[in-house]
Amino acid sequence: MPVLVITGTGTEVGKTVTTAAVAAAALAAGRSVAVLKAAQTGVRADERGDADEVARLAGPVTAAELARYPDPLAPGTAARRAGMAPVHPHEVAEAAAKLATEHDLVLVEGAGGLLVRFDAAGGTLADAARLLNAPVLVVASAGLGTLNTTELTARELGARGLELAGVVIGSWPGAPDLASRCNVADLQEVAGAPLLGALPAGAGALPPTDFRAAAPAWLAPRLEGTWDAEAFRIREAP
Ligand SMILES: Nc1ncnc2c1ncn2[C@@H]1O[C@H](COP(=O)(O)OP(=O)(O)OP(=O)(O)O)[C@@H](O)[C@H]1O
Ligand SMILES: C[C@H](N)[C@H](N)CCCCCC(=O)O
Ligand SMILES: [Mg+2]
Repeated sequence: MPVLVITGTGTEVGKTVTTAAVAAAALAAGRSVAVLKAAQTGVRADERGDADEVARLAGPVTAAELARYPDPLAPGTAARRAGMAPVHPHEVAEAAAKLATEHDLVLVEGAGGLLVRFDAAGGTLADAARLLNAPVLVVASAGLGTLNTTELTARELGARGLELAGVVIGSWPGAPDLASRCNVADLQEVAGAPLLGALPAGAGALPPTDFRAAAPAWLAPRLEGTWDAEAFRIREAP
């Protein structure tokens, strides 16, 4: 199934801009793309959610989100506080699988990091990835502190038998410090997976046409300017 699950080492690490970059690269290569935000928290009904933000930056994708809760919290907590139904992992998997019958690529963005809870039973994005048997892309921050959270995430994926497609640095500073420069090598070492790209800081603020033009190169060298599902371990539809 041509599904890629996009998680991060935490919240605010650049998952949404990375999802948009992957979508833009795939669109540029002529693929149809759907983006599924499993559960959106901290956004009002009249505000743009992450899936809408991906569409704004990347271009014509199908943007879907399964639920929206007002509190800027983990989805399970936000659902409980709002007295609303939570999103269960099987619902994420079913929605992604349906989108996969209609698109060449489906990108599923979680909320926060891998083990953030979606429901009272403790269901997570990792459970949805398991149900989908989909590879997982981990978005990491660039600087000091990222090695620990990246390795923890990679180990949890491994313990669950999930495939870690690789790591993308969500926001690469204009003047990278020593830790960031060392992390280019060390992130791959601790993740046991390739560094698939780095998005420049401020990428999300670029005009969409500039974002789309530049996105494939940010995912270099694996993409070499062209969308390559294999580099992301995506099993394309037969
Ligand atoms: N390369 C980048 N360019 C511009 N903004 C970035 C970049 N990387 C991260 N950001 C900023 O980080 C935030 C988005 O990060 P991300 O999508 O990972 O987390 P989130 O949306 O806050 O959390 P979640 O998706 O878990 O709800 C935004 O505030 C965005 O402006
Ligand atoms: C509100 C925020 N932007 C995300 N939607 C939710 C992040 C939940 C993180 C929970 C945690 O790990 O402590
Ligand atoms: Mg996001």
